[in-house]
Amino acid sequence: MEPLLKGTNLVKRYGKVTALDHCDFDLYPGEILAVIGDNGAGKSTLIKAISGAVIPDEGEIMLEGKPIRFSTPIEARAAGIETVYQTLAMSPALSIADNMFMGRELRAPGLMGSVFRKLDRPRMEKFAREKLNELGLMTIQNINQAVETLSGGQRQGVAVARAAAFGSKVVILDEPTAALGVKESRRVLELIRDVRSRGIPIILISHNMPHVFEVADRIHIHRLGKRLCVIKPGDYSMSDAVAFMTGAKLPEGVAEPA
Ligand SMILES: Nc1ncnc2c1ncn2[C@@H]1O[C@H](COP(=O)(O)OP(=O)(O)OP(=O)(O)O)[C@@H](O)[C@H]1O
Repeated sequence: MEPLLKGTNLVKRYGKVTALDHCDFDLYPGEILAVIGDNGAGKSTLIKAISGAVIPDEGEIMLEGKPIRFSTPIEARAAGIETVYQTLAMSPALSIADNMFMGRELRAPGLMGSVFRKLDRPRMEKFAREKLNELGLMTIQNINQAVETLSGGQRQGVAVARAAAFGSKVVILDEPTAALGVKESRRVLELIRDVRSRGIPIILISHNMPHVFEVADRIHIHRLGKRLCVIKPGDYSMSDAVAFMTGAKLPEGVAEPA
């Protein structure tokens, strides 16, 4: 099987810091790929390069076999790659429905330029309700409720639902359970599985090893700006994975990166 998304030799430098150091990456259709690594290993930079938030200095990214070069996250979104960043990027005072559509509101038909046309609220609310229902977010009663009145888990749910609704090719989640309690984390992990069951692959960045080992199909271990190896959760223990990412130990047959 060909990877859906493939990065080769990606380099990103910030002054003297090399955040990505000839990094390779691949994501296969319908899989949950976890990306783990120590603080500062370059995980966020990798997903930013994939989602158009940073432009790599070198290397190539292919989506469905075609090279892509995003200059902005908007271009990545238009190509079907949706990202939920650690900072959720929601407008707390706006409703759930409005947050679902941020930047791509549906407008009533008309002759004027789109920004002058009235928002089509009933259609947006219907769509938002359908998407949240599809993902089993039945706890959210009122689609017009302001996001600031939701719990952390519900907010995260809305962000994941938004990404799942619009991410037609790839959904990227950066630490989606970091700030959540046990119950809320469970819900987000279920959402991740729901997205996969709809055939959409997910890239999950997380420091939470139990969560990673619970949901990931494959684990990309990132170290010193590059991919050290990819493991399957069934083949290694969590403490092995931590030892690999900190450099305490290397998987058999893998050399320390030059
Ligand atoms: N905008 C920036 N300007 C300068 N240096 C940066 C910038 N973004 C990242 N870096 C540096 O690049 C390196 C990789 O950072 P990155 O955020 O990608 O790591 P990470 O693996 O996601 O870390 P964490 O797990 O702590 O979030 C770090 O040394 C970081 O300080």
